[in-house]
Amino acid sequence: MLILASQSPRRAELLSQIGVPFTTLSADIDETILPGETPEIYVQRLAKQKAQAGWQASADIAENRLALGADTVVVIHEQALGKPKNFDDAMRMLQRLSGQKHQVFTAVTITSGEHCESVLVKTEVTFCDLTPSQIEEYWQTGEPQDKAGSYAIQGIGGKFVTHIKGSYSAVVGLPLYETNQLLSRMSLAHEC
Ligand SMILES: Cc1cn([C@H]2C[C@H](O)[C@@H](COP(=O)(O)OP(=O)(O)OP(=O)(O)O)O2)c(=O)[nH]c1=O
Repeated sequence: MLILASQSPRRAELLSQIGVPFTTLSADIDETILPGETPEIYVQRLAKQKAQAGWQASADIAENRLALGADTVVVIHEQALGKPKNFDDAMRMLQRLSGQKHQVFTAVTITSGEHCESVLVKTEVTFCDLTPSQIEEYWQTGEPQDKAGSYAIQGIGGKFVTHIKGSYSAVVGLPLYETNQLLSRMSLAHEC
């Protein structure tokens, strides 16, 4: 039995896409970045905490279970951008991304309680130039609100992306190839 410790509809959709049966449970953890924490360490710590919280919260579902947690951040100039707090925050983020290359880090952890395996996937995304009025119009669509870096490559935000180098599914929130590899190692799916 696999528990997806996530409230992200994108992660559930992506996991369904590779045909792995699972049950969803939301794992609430404190997502505050620690002083001096690098984006790499931060995203991996959160994925692990989500997996562990999901494993602990699902004790009554099945004894023999795996829990999967994931976290995504947008990284520019070695700084992690999470979800925007408000319009001004989104404006600042999207102005920084405008006309630039940035990275998207997604970490995934699967735990069996005793044993845990993790992966960190880094993808490079390039944005076209954005004007403040384009950003404002984009904000009004409601799409940026719950997305790391204030955009969704799989949605309207896809029109701002000129290039991507790496894993598309990792940018959306769950790298499918690497997740399947992790599941294989934990013997739930077939290795590619
Ligand atoms: C960059 C980018 C992020 N995102 C999303 C993926 C994640 O859902 C979200 C980043 O926030 P996360 O904190 O990684 O995840 P979440 O709070 O949505 O879900 P949970 O912690 O319960 O698993 O941004 C997109 O959907 N498209 C994109 O192009």
